[in-house]
Amino acid sequence: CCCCLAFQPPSTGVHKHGLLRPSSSASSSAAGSRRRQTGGLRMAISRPDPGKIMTLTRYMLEQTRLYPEYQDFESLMGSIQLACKSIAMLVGSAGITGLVGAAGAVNVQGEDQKKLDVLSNDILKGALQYTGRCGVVASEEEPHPVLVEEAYMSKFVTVFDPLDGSSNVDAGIATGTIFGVFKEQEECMLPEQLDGDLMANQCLGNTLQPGDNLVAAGYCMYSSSVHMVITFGHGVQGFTLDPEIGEFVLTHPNMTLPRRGKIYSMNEGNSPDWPEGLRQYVDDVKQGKGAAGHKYSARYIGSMVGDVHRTLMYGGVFGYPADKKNKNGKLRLLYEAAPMSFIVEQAGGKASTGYERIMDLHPKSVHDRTPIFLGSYDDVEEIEQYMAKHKEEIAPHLVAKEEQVPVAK
Ligand SMILES: O=P(O)(O)OC[C@H]1O[C@](O)(COP(=O)(O)O)[C@@H](O)[C@@H]1O
Repeated sequence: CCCCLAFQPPSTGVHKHGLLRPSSSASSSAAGSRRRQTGGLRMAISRPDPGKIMTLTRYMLEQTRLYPEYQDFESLMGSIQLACKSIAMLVGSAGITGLVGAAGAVNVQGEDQKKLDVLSNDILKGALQYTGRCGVVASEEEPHPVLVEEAYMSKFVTVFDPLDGSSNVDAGIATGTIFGVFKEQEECMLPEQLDGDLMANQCLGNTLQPGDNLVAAGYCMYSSSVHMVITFGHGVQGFTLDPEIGEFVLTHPNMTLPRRGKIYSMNEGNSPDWPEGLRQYVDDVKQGKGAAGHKYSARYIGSMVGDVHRTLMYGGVFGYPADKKNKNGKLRLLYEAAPMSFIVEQAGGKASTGYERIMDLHPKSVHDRTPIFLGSYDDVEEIEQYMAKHKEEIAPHLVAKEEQVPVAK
């Protein structure tokens, strides 16, 4: 490359960007000003050999050779990545194309829908319908699960949050798409106390499955770079969208979480309403009085995808607890908490309500909410220990369950 002092051809198909090398040549004067900006270092940018890079499409082909059951995922992932590329383009140019702001409608959660919420939802629905493999889709932006007519070989139920963190999108802050894939079940896994409507429709009821039934999950983060992180139950792979070739390239193979981190990520503005145990945990780790013995720093973007991605990369814990205001927390079990918990567990981390494993929870309705803490295993475990000391305060239903005594209404 014209400015590169050295070129390192990728051997594994995984590309390492940005060799740094001090420059001593005459051009340093021109670089001089850059020197001031870059501290005298010249950045070498080397592009991968297109014949050798591992794109998401190639990765799916290769996985299908290794695991024949992946065959069905290929078209699904093909459509999901196309949808995410389209959404990335729309989000990235929203300020220019006038796609910022509200759509003038309210979704089933009572939230004002952004134009990009509605568009992303339509793009994903359209893309999944195209696969012919997806019989039912459920979305944050749809009141009920949607039956997909064109599913001639329907095998899957796909649940998604088309544009998570959309309250941040107009400010250009990280947002993302979260998705989870379940196999269609012969028998509806509906808890008997559901109302007649849903009971009447077996296949729609197929949507209400516990996280443990997920066969695939992922998110696509729209930020300074676009990242797609996925799992099929064999570890976690991270891809970066290369805008030059329009392909997701494998840049973070086999992502794993450290046992402990140095970051906690929660909306501390809600801390007055938090359970005592959690307040104590945050106070202690801030001062380095937690089990790790080192001080933790706070980071909070306010977009689950952004906060979870950083947690996956650097370790630590992200959480949205239940509190006196939000008895069940804010985040939705089916298309936010469960898919993210599958990814985190596959990366060696832990995901919990503070008392129970997220992946064990059976949703009773599509938009059920749940408290959630996820991230480095020992950090989440430590929060559970702090919360256990004050279980009666926030989770009387759990105490009751253990003591088999009815909860006073
Ligand atoms: O502003 P708060 O209360 O901290 O909530 C932030 C959380 O809400 C969300 O924005 C909810 O997601 P949606 O934008 O998909 O409704 C999460 O991404 C984020 O973690």
